[in-house]
Amino acid sequence: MKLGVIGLGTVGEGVLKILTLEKDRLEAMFGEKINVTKVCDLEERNFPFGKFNFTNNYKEILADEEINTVVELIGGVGIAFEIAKEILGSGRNLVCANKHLIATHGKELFALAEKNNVKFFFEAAVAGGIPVVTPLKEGLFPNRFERIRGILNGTCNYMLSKMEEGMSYDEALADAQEKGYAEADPTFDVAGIDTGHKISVLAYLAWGELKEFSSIPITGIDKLTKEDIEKAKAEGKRYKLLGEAFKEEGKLTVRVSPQLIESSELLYDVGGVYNAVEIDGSYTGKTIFFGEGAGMDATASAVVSDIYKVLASRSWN
Ligand SMILES: NC(=O)C1=CN([C@@H]2O[C@H](COP(=O)(O)OP(=O)(O)OC[C@H]3O[C@@H](n4cnc5c(N)ncnc54)[C@H](OP(=O)(O)O)[C@@H]3O)[C@@H](O)[C@H]2O)C=CC1
Ligand SMILES: N[C@@H](CC=O)C(=O)O
Repeated sequence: MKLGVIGLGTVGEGVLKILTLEKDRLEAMFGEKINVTKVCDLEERNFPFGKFNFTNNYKEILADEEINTVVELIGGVGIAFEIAKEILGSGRNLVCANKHLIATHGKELFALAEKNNVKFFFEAAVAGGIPVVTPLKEGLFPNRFERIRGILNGTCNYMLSKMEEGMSYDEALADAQEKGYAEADPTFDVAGIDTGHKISVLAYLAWGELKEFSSIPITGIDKLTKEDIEKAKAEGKRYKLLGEAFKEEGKLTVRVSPQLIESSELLYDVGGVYNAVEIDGSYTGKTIFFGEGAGMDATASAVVSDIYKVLASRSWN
């Protein structure tokens, strides 16, 4: 496999790190080499674990016909959308962690991937390191889904935990940014938009319907005050930012809001950067996924798992 990686920030660096450090073990497992042919960012970056063939122009990766699989880790829906269309349209596989892109342009991109018989995988787009996209599509598919609910944003959950410990909102956000959890524009995190993207992607996977994003009611944690959090604590409760999706009488509802969680609930103990996703299936009952929802290593693990899924499916021209 000849791979191009575009975007060498938090997640991109993590992906190159895992591919380098685990190279021998992964190649032995899959019987094939992953050749990181070219990497791209706006500025060249040096990594302690290895050297890579660098370009600061993503078009060089798109134009390189040797590259059969591209990992897009820029984020957003500008250049990332152009890359996605070009890669899938030219019969190459795409791996990304870009929930914004899927929640906005998913339908077009899935159709393009199908038309060109290539793979488009995005395990890391929802809940960072937790495998939940693949289990929802593969392990749980016999179910009719009733409800999905989850803590889906590591930044907000981390901030809420730190604020409960006494940190200010601004300090908690700066801390989350420093740890690489937040989006390039952290408004996406604190205003609940990122959670909206993720629950929308999960709802699409469960019910096949991608909601018009602007129709989703979203409230973030940015309106919660120190007093709200202290009052909840005094009452033995915690605020958690939840994404919810359910279908009632044929109508899909997707929404995001901070909710007060009682100490008897499992989500009460999901603290820091951890996420949790509850999926109610008609045959399984409630299945719960829990793990690190953001950060370099956990997220890169999910991206690398997708690269190997492409490799295992041998889907490239
Ligand atoms: N961080 C996390 O924990 C998680 C992130 N994700 C998703 O992963 C993706 C990447 O996130 P993350 O690594 O955190 O983001 P970063 O902002 O850390 O990295 C993005 C990188 O892309 C670079 N970039 C911007 N424009 C271009 C361009 N035109 N060509 C090449 N490189 C460019 C940026 O450079 P510059 O900084 O100079 O603009 C930056 O180095 C996003 O879709 C995000 O939502 C998903 C799960 C978890
Ligand atoms: N900013 C996001 C990153 C992972 O998706 C988050 O904090 O959850």
